[in-house]
Amino acid sequence: MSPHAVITPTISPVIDEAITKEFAVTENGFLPKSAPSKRLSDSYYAPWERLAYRLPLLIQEERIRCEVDLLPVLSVDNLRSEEDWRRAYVILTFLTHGYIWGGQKAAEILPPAITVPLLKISSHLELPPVATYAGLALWNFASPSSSFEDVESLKALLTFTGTEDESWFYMVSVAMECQGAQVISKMLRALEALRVRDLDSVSAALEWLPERFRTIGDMLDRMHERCDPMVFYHDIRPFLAGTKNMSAAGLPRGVFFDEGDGKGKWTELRGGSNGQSSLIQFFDEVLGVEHKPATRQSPTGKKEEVSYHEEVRGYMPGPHRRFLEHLPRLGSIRNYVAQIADREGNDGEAISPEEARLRVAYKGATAALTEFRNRHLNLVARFIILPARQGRNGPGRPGAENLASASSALARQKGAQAELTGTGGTALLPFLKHVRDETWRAGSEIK
Ligand code: HEM
Repeated sequence: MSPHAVITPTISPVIDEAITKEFAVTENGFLPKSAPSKRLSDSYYAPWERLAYRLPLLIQEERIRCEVDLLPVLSVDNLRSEEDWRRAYVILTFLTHGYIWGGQKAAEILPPAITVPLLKISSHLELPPVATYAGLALWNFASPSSSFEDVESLKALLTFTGTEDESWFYMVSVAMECQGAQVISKMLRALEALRVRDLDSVSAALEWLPERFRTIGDMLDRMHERCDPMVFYHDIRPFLAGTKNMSAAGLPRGVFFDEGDGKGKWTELRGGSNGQSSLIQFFDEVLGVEHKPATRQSPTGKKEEVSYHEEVRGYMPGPHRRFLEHLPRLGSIRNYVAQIADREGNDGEAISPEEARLRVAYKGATAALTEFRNRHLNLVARFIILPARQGRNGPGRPGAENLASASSALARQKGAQAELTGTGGTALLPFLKHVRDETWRAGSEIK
């Protein structure tokens, strides 16, 4: 192929049936087109549904492990639709985390009643066998209408704690994802406009982004309305923890997936995190924000080869991951803007008013995404850093060794210098600031 050939995009600029089929992107963005199933369609799965329904109570009474141990090993042959596969994944990953973290000490061995079907289901959905953002938020909500932007009317189908706080925590993400859907269609059209060099249309789309990022950030700021930081930190977050870098919480080797008949293996995986949202990575991708491995921040001190953002793509549903991987082939707004700046700066060429507008619009959009990340940083301070330093007051499951107790002990030992870790063991604040700064640099490095 000639190096000058224009690459023909294979993604249409409108979100149509073809995109939905290939990439599972719908008019609601990375959310499904209609609200997820509330029950598996075949009553064969009633034993799973019954446990899912009683999960908060079983955890509270520390009976979850013995109930799961009594489950039969069910086949996946009766899952009839994609909705069924997703619902089964949601149930089994909630049971998995309930089982691992629902006792005084973390459980190191997962029984075949979970592992055998879960390994098949996660392979079908191209997800790891662990709670992910897809299972916690994208496929875990009920809505009275077909628009999922109204956070007040959304409700989580499954929770660990049965609290409104936990439901709200997931539902804020659902509403944000739905608000972000418009960004996807608008920016796909902008990439198409770039391909045909319709610069004014690209600029108009970029000029619209700051307002949209603010709206999505406003939703983020509503987290505290119904989700109490102390409840989040001490009661909810421990259940989201993964099994990677979790020695301090009692899992030095991760978890053994016992498949029965002497089969099985030790597995270390990240926990569920909003960091696995494909939407935010879409924003980065479309604005050409690059994330490099943050080597300094590795909790074990080891050099990290893969960036967090690259790694968590493995925690997104396969079609969403492929959608993100496909985007660079549609063209790069950042490269185009950088070339304009180089022509003017290095070669002293005059640039056109359209090009000047595009450059300003691009820098404005990256500044707005930086601001969104600043708002997220504030949220992390309020929901993790402060509660970790304050320690626990009031009810809960005192004494249980989990991510919260391990992190709080660390925070109290080290005081203000503590490097608290995320659900996947990532050192929090340095990492999030590094990501925020990379976002800023995408725009500021362009003269
Ligand atoms: C109480 C609310 C929240 C808290 C405490 C929180 C906490 C965190 C933490 C600790 C990380 C570090 C990485 C990890 O542990 O996986 C992280 C990363 C991240 N979070 Fe959140 N988060 C919250 C809400 C959200 C929401 C609603 C979104 C958007 C859907 C979001 C998007 C992200 C993204 C994209 C990252 C990766 C870093 C980046 O690209 O900026 N977070 N968050």
